[in-house]
Amino acid sequence: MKFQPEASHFINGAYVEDTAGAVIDVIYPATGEVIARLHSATPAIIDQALEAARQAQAQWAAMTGTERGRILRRAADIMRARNHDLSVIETHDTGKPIQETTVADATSGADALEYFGGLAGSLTGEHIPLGGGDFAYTVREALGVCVGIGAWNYPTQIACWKGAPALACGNTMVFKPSETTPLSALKVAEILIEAGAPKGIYNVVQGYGDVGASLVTDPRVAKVSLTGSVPTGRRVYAAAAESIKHVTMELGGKSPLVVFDDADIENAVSGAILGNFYSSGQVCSNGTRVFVQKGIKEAFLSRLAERLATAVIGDPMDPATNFGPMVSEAQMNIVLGYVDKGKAEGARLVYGGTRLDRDGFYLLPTVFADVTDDMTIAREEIFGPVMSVLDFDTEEEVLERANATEFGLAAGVFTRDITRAHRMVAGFEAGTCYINSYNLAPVEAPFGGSKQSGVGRENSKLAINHFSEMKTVFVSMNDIQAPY
Ligand SMILES: NC(=O)c1ccc[n+]([C@@H]2O[C@H](COP(=O)([O-])OP(=O)(O)OC[C@H]3O[C@@H](n4cnc5c(N)ncnc54)[C@H](O)[C@@H]3O)[C@@H](O)[C@H]2O)c1
Ligand SMILES: O=CCc1c[nH]cn1
Repeated sequence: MKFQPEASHFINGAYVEDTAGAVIDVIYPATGEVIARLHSATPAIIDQALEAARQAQAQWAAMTGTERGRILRRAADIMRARNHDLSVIETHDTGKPIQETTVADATSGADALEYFGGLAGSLTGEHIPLGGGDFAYTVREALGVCVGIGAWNYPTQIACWKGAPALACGNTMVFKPSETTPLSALKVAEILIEAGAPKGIYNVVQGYGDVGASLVTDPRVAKVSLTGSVPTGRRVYAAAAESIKHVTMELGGKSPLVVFDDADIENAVSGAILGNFYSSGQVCSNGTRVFVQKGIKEAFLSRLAERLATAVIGDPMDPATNFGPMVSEAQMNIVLGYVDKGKAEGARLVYGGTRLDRDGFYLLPTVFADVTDDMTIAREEIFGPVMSVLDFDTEEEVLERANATEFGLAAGVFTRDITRAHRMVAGFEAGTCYINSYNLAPVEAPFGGSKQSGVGRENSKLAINHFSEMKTVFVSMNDIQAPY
């Protein structure tokens, strides 16, 4: 098989296999063909990975931040040099067009390695004068062994968004990719070793939810960072709480994108396309509830339909393709179920709504209009190319409706009135907001959700706080007083 890795797991600097683990078939979503066969981690493999991470941690943390950073930055350079090959793997793992994976996956992973590699040398504490010459100082310390658990939509990005800040702080990691997209994290682990990383600092084990669950409850683990759905987040958060582990939760969303009638329609349509159909709609922060002010609703819908008709849907390896298949047959069927619900509950199908008559898991980009807040397609995360367009009259009304959800990952507004734009983002109950843009996630800015969409932030200097803790040291320079 063309994409068969040397073995399923990468532990202590080398590929490791244990065929006793359940089979994981890797399926190319564009054809349905099996391109690799891996095995889920057995308890022995899980133990081996955690032990490798535990043993490597003290030595890794004892290196200077500058030394750790140099390795991460070298890994970033290797990743960039191999971008094409890594993008080909990512496209076969996920089905995302090569046009996308070339610019948004390994490149985004390399950005994280470079950014956190750059920060590693300046992760310091502070000096706190206490009067009379006494003082305290703080030391930023690693947490220990961190577990990363990934979703399938951005496998390389997730492996690096978790790994890079964890390693920069002196932690080690055991990363479990999604069982749907297990290939690229192995390449991240290989590249780190090639860049000079000590063995055992970044280990990859494959597996289904049960493997993730074993990692989360292991006493050797200090922190769990999950990217996944809200139901999985609830389970992982609760399991981690048993032993008061640190957590980062990057979970699902049902984000609002509000288009006022003074917006530049072309830009607003572009934002709605990026926020609903990039990666065939499989992006956590997607603005899938598009609230359009009544005055421009028909103009918006007709321009949107015109532009969707120009999408190039097809072979993800063709550089011209800009809309690929769904990641799996199961995900495609979930999305088709929501399309049926949308129709049954009275939404107006404006575009798409069907599977393509070809091999692979292809759906058309789909737009529903006249969607109301109570419809299932307006309430639940679909995680596919289905946009719901809802009408609104006033700013106050739309803000209240935009926030009427348990999710709080992202929110966006398109308007030429900049004071209104800032009022709207001040009112949005969401961790990541966009004004006249949508779905940017550069490494320099914090990314993450409010409410049930998550806990903590990835990227930016803030991620450092989630992978380290402060030790406070009080120093007396004087004789001390005691009551007796
Ligand atoms: N907020 C973000 O940054 C972000 C980014 C990407 C995807 N997502 C979300 O991810 C979801 C789609 O991904 P998915 O279908 O892979 O999600 P999922 O929740 O089904 O699985 C995520 C990961 O958790 C593992 N897992 C499942 N049960 C577990 C358990 N009990 N203990 C430990 N691990 C367990 C899975 O094996 C997988 O690796 C969507 O909801 C999407 O919004 C969020
Ligand atoms: O899928 C969620 C993370 C993300 C958003 N934009 C790019 N990656």
